[in-house]
Amino acid sequence: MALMAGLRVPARALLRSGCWLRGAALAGAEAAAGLGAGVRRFGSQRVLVEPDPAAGVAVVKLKSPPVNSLSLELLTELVISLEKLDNDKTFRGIVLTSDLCGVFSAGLDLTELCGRSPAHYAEYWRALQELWLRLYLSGLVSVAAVNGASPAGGCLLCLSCDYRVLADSPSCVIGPNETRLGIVAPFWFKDCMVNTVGHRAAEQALQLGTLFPPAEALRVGLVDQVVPEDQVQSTALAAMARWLAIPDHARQLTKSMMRKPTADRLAKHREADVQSFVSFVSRDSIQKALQTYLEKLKQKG
Ligand SMILES: CCCCCCC/C=C/C(=O)SCCNC(=O)CCNC(=O)[C@H](O)C(C)(C)COP(=O)(O)OP(=O)(O)OC[C@H]1O[C@@H](n2cnc3c(N)ncnc32)[C@H](O)[C@@H]1OP(=O)(O)O
Repeated sequence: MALMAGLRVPARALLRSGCWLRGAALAGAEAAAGLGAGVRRFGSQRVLVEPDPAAGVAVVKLKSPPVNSLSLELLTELVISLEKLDNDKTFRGIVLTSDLCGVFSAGLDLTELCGRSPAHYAEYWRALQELWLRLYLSGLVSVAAVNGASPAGGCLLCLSCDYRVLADSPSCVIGPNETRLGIVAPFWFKDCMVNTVGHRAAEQALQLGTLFPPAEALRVGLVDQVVPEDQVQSTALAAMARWLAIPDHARQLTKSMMRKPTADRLAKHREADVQSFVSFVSRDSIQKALQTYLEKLKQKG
């Protein structure tokens, strides 16, 4: 414990990225999923892609310790991986999950939103828009295997997928907690919430900044299944098989019909949305609120 305390960040990062205690179980799960010998992983520093060409599925794992916060680098690497998979006819579906233990994604990286220049905020927001549009409109079936906490921007990632499986653990909370930080979710995040849980539930969750525990997330329709932690990935792959049983062209046209009007609201006004974000995040009051929240997080750690 003393050693762990002395080496706090690296030890935590190692524990999370290596998932030491679960290594054997994961190797077993990979073998069961057909990801064993002969299949080459690819990806980048922060995004690991485990392809199963025979199944036409790739498992995309976020691995940016300590908490998969959406830094500019992680956003960029994820967009590149998704683009690559979208353009590769081998693949018909992706499972999006975390390589870290206990956290799916902590949402936007708050260090990207504090004390930076307007040009940086603009670049960051464009990258977030790009990721959302790519994932939300992807022709691939996307299943989120949510194996950890997923607040705010993490929740947005999940909502952008076609289907969500959440681990049944008290730490696996999910929801739009932005208002609790004193910030406001963009309209396209709000639209995603409304499309998933309906207007009334979305309004309450967004205003109150609710982080739902698994049973509540299932009840409100924010996720589609809640399963024991060690079954999240296999359940996601089973769900994927059901979605892949549908002919791609019919499913893709239907997905586009359902989602394009929502995506177009952003796609047609991207630059205005960037400018609105930059002016909001640059306000002194917002900078103070974000700094205070970040400091509290660090003190807690
Ligand atoms: C200005 C307008 C913006 C509009 C945008 C609206 C759309 C989206 C907004 C967002 O996504 S804002 C981010 C919201 N996220 C959160 O509130 C989550 C905050 N984090 C947590 O609650 C916890 O960290 C966790 C994810 C539940 C994990 O808990 P755990 O106990 O496992 O780890 P911690 O000790 O808390 O954290 C470790 C380490 O990581 C740092 N950190 C955590 N979250 C973030 C983050 N989002 N961005 C940057 N850094 C983060 C935390 O400070 C610790 O740092 P150290 O102490 O190790 O330095």
